[in-house]
Amino acid sequence: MKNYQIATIPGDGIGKEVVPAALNVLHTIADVHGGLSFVSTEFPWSCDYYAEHGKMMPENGMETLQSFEAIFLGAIGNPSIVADHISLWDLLLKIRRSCEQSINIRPAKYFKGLRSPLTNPNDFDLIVVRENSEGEYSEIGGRIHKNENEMAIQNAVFTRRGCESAMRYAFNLAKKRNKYLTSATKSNGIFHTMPFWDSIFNDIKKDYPDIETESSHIDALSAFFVTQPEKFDVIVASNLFGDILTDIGGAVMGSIGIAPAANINLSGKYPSMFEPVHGSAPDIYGKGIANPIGQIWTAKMMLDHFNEEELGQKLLDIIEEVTADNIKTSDIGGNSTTLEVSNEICNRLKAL
Ligand SMILES: NC(=O)c1ccc[n+]([C@@H]2O[C@H](COP(=O)([O-])OP(=O)(O)OC[C@H]3O[C@@H](n4cnc5c(N)ncnc54)[C@H](O)[C@@H]3O)[C@@H](O)[C@H]2O)c1
Ligand SMILES: O=C(O)C[C@@H](O)C(=O)O
Ligand SMILES: [K+]
Ligand SMILES: [Mn+2]
Repeated sequence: MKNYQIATIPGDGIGKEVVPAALNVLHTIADVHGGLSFVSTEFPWSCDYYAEHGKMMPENGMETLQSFEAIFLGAIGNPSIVADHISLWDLLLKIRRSCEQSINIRPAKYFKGLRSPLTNPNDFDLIVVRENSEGEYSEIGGRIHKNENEMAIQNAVFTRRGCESAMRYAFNLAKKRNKYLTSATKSNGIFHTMPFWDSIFNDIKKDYPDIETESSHIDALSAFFVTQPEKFDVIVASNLFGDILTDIGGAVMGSIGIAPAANINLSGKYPSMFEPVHGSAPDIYGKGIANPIGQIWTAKMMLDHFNEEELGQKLLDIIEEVTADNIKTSDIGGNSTTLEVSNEICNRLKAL
């Protein structure tokens, strides 16, 4: 019997609705499998925790997390209590960085039963590899002066090591897929970092002669995500570009409530973290109508991480069937609740 120790952080807003729904699915999978179990330890770290304790997590929070095999997180953010840049930097980004989760893998694909906003959704199946620990996300800079002289400076940080690591991961992934890798750039407008990114990409691609490559400016690339998502296989992008592209990926599938993600620690020294692309959705929180598929598909990525790929694939097939049978939440054109969707997925798993 394999017991996986999971640190669970539901976080804020709909994170508190979709995480329990996805945990039910995980426990059901474990029962169906028979040879594994998930022991989930829950941490209430969130904006509510901040309201009580004046911080997003306790001082020893990062130490606590390090004893787990994976972190399962919902969403962080409640701007009515804590400014978004504080809640994100003091919890989500802190975990990503302290646990050296240097890449964020975010797939998007055509899904049966989804009402894609594309007039001709075709079959698309792509994965964005987002650099996850540096880039445009930095605390370096500041704000000075007052009134009309007020100014803000924000420095981006691109290291050869960070760029290369994300790019090599993307090349290796493309090798196992359709051997086509797109690099998201903006080396026309961004004077230093993006030409640097391009030069590293051009150096590295020599090591992967069997992979067809393309560098595409992020503005045009974003448009192609909408007009021709089927042309992509793997896309490697900086932190911010990857963030934006993956909301578009969710949107062209039919809802950002579906899009999953995995924050991977490549060395295995620290736990990886599994959390969907979407945020805490304060506009729908409390109604029980949040789409749980993003969180459940994220659980599938955690199963893959534990080398339980066969079960993960079965889960994804069931999610697609349930969606095709119109048991779905309102963001994708249905009228089921969060729990109706996750319960149906559990029932079909039990029937396997
Ligand atoms: N990884 C994260 O934890 C994360 C990601 C994005 C945003 N945030 C935070 O979340 C808060 C809200 O941010 P936002 O509004 O820009 O983005 P959001 O992703 O929370 O919501 C954007 C829109 O998508 C909808 N949506 C999102 N997830 C959904 C789901 N599962 N089912 C149905 N509809 C869904 C929302 O209702 C909203 O209309 C902010 O505090 C932000 O900082 C956190
Ligand atoms: O900016 C971030 O990384 C937070 C959130 O938008 C995400 O995509 O995880
Ligand atoms: K999230
Ligand atoms: Mn995002």
